[in-house]
Amino acid sequence: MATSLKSLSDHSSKNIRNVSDRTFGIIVSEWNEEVTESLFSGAYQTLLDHGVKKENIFRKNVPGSFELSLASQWMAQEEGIDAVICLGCVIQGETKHFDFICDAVAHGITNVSLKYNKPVIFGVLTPNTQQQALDRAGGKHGNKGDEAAITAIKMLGF
Ligand SMILES: Nc1c(NC[C@H](O)[C@H](O)[C@H](O)CO)[nH]c(=O)[nH]c1=O
Ligand SMILES: CC(=O)[C@@H](O)COP(=O)(O)O
Repeated sequence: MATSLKSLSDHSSKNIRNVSDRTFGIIVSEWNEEVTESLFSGAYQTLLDHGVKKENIFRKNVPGSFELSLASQWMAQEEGIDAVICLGCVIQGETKHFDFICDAVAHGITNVSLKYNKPVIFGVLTPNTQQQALDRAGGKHGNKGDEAAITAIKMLGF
């Protein structure tokens, strides 16, 4: 479903279990930080709103979204981490670089989740424009950080 038809911040309460004793890693890409900081704020507050303790949320930064895969592996291998949320924003430029990054990070994050048998959430925006990104990072289409946090919580209730 196109995001324009559904707010990223709307979600059902299905499969939301008590996560007050669970731990979450959040990895934030520094590229397009105006957007990614909004994604982090959304994810962080959503976790708190669902009972996650501040001391059980561990944040790490990476230079760009391409580095999310390796960083998520470093986090997922930690026994004390139950789920990893990856946040980034890759904006289409003039070349095919966008395609390579998006493809690499989508596959990379998926591989980490399967390797470590843990939720590793793809909270990466892949817009054509800065405005599309802002619309999905606390704007008119909600916040993908909210969506990523809810997804992590729901997967832990699987
Ligand atoms: N153009 C964007 C990038 N580019 C940087 C890469 O993610 C990576 O850090 C670099 O290729 C070195 O490995 N990253 C984003 O997250 N968003 C962009 O729009
Ligand atoms: C997604 C990117 O790396 C992009 O911002 C780079 O821009 P360009 O494709 O114009 O070099």
